[in-house]
Amino acid sequence: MSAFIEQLPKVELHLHIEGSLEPELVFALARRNGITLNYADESALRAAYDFDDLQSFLDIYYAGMSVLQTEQDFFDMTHAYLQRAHRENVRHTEIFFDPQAHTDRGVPFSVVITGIHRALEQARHDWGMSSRLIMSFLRHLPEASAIDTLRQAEPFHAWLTGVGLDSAERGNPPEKFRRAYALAREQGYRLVAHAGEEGPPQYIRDALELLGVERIDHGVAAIADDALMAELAERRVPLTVCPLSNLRLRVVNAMAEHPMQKLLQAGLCVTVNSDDPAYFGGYMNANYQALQDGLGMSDGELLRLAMNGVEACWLSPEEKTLLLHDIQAHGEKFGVRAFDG
Ligand SMILES: Nc1ncnc2[nH]cnc12
Ligand SMILES: [Zn+2]
Repeated sequence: MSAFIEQLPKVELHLHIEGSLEPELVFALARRNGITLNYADESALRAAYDFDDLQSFLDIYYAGMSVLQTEQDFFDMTHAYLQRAHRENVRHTEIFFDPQAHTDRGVPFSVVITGIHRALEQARHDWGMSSRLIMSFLRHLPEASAIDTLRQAEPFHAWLTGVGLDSAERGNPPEKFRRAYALAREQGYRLVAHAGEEGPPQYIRDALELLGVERIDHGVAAIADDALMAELAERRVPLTVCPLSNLRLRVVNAMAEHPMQKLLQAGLCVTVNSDDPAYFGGYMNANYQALQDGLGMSDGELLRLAMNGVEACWLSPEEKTLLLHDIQAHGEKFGVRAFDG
């Protein structure tokens, strides 16, 4: 692992906290909660992480999170991710959780969010690590369920910054969630959505125009649409790209074919993120390293990707200035200038 990448101050903007659940913790929580799993041990579970596409991942992802039952379980999962991120010099993180995947199993919204929130506060206190929390609607479920989730979130509004949209993209276009997003906007939430992961470039346009999102999660399908690329570059719409996720879910056939470098060089505000690191073979450093190894991206390009993370995040302007300063100082220490077109 390159020292430049390890020491680079990083921002993570696309992380599903349930996707940080490592097999060891799945088994520990199963034991604690008296649950029998369909896998003999941790290595048998890890061996099942061989995906053909998004749906084959989602099936295992939703099964894995069934071990999460108590507030302490949600705390332990979130704490484990934050500890790992802190070790990798992630300074700020904006994390998703999937409330419907838990409330549909009978785990109350309050249990889920209280455990996650407590871990975020502890990381802020212990390590000065800042964070935002985004609740994500499952797009394979009806819009009415998303609207009901918004209602359940009302008592916890102060702990939530934004809403997102994830799960099976194809066949569940942004327009299905127009009303839910309009309500979320009225309630003061910031808006993002997964679009253009497996779905077409039109879903990226629709997420922007019909839902009014300010960031696109993934968005790599834009590479096939020159007019959309020009618009995203012109408006500096951030894309939270997840290289190892795209490789493991076969959005790309090889890292050498990943569009990240082309998107950056076309002037888009692309950022590096880990999506579901326990399932896709790596956290933030591994994603940066994969871009360097697979695409030959320079340290200057990686520096710009980290700066884009700051531009795209939801910290205050003052906090952003401080973090950008740290990233620039890191570049100077290594004699690296940020890629600039
Ligand atoms: N990469 C991804 N795409 C869609 N939904 C998800 N839920 C967790 N990870 C996801
Ligand atoms: Zn995602």
